[in-house]
Amino acid sequence: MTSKNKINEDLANERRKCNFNIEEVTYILDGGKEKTLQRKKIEDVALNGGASVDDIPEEYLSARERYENAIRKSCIYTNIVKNEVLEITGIENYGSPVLRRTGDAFFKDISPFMLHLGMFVPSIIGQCTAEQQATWLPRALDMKIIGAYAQTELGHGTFIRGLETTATYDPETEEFVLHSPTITSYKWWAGGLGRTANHCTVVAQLYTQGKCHGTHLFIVQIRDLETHMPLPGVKVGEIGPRMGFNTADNGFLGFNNYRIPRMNMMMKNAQVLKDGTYVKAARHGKLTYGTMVFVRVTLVGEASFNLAKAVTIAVRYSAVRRQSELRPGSIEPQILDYPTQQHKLFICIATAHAFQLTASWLWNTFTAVQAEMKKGNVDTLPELHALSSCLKALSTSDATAYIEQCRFACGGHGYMLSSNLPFLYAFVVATRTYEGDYTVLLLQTARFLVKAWEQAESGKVVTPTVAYLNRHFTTNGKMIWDNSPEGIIRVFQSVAAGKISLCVRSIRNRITSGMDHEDAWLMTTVQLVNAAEAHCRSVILHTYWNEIVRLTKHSSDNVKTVLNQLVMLYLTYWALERTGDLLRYSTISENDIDLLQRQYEELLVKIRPNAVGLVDAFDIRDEILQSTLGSYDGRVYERLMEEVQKNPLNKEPVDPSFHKYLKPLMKSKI
Ligand SMILES: CCCCC/C=C\C/C=C\C/C=C\CC/C=C/C(=O)SCCNC(=O)CCNC(=O)[C@H](O)C(C)(C)COP(=O)(O)OP(=O)(O)OC[C@H]1O[C@@H](n2cnc3c(N)ncnc32)[C@H](O)[C@@H]1OP(=O)(O)O
Ligand SMILES: Cc1cc2nc3c(=O)[nH]c(=O)nc-3n(C[C@H](O)[C@H](O)[C@H](O)COP(=O)(O)OP(=O)(O)OC[C@H]3O[C@@H](n4cnc5c(N)ncnc54)[C@H](O)[C@@H]3O)c2cc1C
Repeated sequence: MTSKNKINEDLANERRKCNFNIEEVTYILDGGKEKTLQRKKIEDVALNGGASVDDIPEEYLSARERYENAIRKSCIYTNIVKNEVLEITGIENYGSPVLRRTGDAFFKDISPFMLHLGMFVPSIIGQCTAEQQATWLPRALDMKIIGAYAQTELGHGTFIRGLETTATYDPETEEFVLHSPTITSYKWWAGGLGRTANHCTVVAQLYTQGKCHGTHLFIVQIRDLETHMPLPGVKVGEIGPRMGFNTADNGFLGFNNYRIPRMNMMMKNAQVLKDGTYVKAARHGKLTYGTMVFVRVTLVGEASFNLAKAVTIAVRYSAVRRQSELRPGSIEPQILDYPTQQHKLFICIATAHAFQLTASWLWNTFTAVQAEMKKGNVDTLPELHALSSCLKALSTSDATAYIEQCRFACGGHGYMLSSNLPFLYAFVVATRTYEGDYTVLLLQTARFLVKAWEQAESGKVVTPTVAYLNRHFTTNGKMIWDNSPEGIIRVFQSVAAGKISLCVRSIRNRITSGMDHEDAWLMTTVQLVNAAEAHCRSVILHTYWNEIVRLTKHSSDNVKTVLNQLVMLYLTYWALERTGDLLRYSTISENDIDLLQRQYEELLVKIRPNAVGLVDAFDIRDEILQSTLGSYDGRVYERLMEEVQKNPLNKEPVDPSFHKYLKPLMKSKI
């Protein structure tokens, strides 16, 4: 074995200690053995040519070079996908999470094509008629046209109804005239729009026959396909440096009475006829928001995957890193042996599991709702919107906090870009804002919860995710504390019910004392966000536990044990985090809290020997991790030194600035 492929001895020891079958856990996380094998096959095809094709790491490049390099790699990857991977997966899997995951081997930051695949293509699939899909989809999937999703404007992101771009129908020419009437109406932020896209989905206020019908979606060509020049009437460019997303060429876009054919309005849910007659969406007023719901659903899996990457890096590093001494003269322990380090990291492993299983469950819910909607039934859409909103908000917010915790857990080296942790953080922190800000989305869930509360109060049976509200009206007093998983989940549901109940009371009291409904709601929004968070927490705890029970039914004993330890850690961790709520809404005592704390500390000890095995079970290839600290072989210090060799600043022993500036300064007299 050469030193290049030698496994660090501490890491090798950890793997010898691991007492469960790692592959079995990988299969569970991937959704079955077949899916794991398929993923591995795709990764082999996509990555064995050597994915990270950067001679100089992208962080050393200028903005121009970085963008060009990102385009170069996007094209290499797209060709691999088109020519080799789709033969295995089928074209329908173009946007699958596996391809998204494999793509991370090519980019530390983000591909300028991400929004094409992540939102432009889904908006064609979700918002176009079959005829329109036949026109646009094959060209988009074949990258003959490259698109972006231009919804947000300088003046409005959250409040979609406030968007100012107009699309006015002209029956004479059977065209829409797109216009940006103000500076604040300029599109701002759309990924891939600044330099890459030649088409985009534009969200604009639709006017026809002198009437505004609210926001609708349009497919708009913005650049010439041969020259890539912006078309006359289109003003487009890049918005400038930002925190992360620096290879995504986020752009701005304005229109000056720019004409597009009538058939470029995405007409699955509402139409404008040739004569200008508006045909309203028959089924539900918010179906044009469908692409956002789809992306929110996928973002829960994104949160899980990125957290899995961060904790893989931090746990492997913590097994290799030794620091301090417990007793004078004793060997320095691996930092993973510190309970405080375990406290930082094991919750991240459990959370990645919780989010992965919740993401799969949410995806199944999403596809079931889609199937119902195809039959014309939109009754389950409000629950999906409430669920996808709060799960997107919480998963991205928790993942952000825990990725940062993983970085802290790596001490100074966690700040090195080559650890990949700063990139992961910058990528994930944006997910808390885009596709619906954290607070705004929780308030959407709160609307649903208050309505569900009112239904339960009037004796109606409510939908499964809020069924605990029916129980709330049949039990008296605080929920009896019970330290079993089911008991903890019940208490969390009582906390949610209690908080929603307080919100309803506050709103009613405020209305009674003279406020109108809008002000009463506004004044209660701090509590409403809190209640929606509590509801979502209970959904995650419930789903995680249920899924582990279901998925480990036929597992080997040791796998069952370690996955149970993790889910218990998760439940106990959150019970301890929320002792205030538990004291308020359940009969938990001081003594019960002491027992919970002891249980938590014992779980850390039990999980410790399997920690490296657990992160190995995420099965994230080194090319995808792209981390000096987290590679499978644990050659942390060697990789940090190897990376230093790539630093252009080290190319010459003396920097030209010495002669230009430093030396004159040193020679100058005071
Ligand atoms: C290789 C493969 C690639 C895969 C890639 C994998 C993963 C990532 C993929 C892509 C992501 C990558 C990068 C993404 C970059 C970012 C993109 C963006 O950010 S795009 C812009 C996103 N913008 C937003 O999310 C805006 C947020 N705002 C809103 O959603 C709405 O304005 C808001 C806040 C919901 C309010 O809307 P409004 O029309 O004012 O509604 P009301 O509040 O008045 O509510 C009225 C009723 O409508 C219900 N409602 C609202 N939204 C929905 C919905 N979506 N569905 C169903 N129902 C909805 C609402 O609950 C009210 O109902 P009730 O009256 O209470 O019954
Ligand atoms: C990296 C990145 C990529 C993006 N990519 C795209 C893209 O491809 N396409 C696209 O169209 N957009 C994109 N966006 C825009 C993104 O969707 C919006 O920034 C996001 O939806 C938040 O909207 P906003 O910027 O208007 O925030 P604001 O709504 O102005 O939020 C500012 C503050 O006000 C609060 N607030 C706002 N409204 C309310 C309310 N009703 N109640 C209580 N509090 C409120 C928020 O909680 C927040 O604290 C991207 C953004 C980022 C950061």
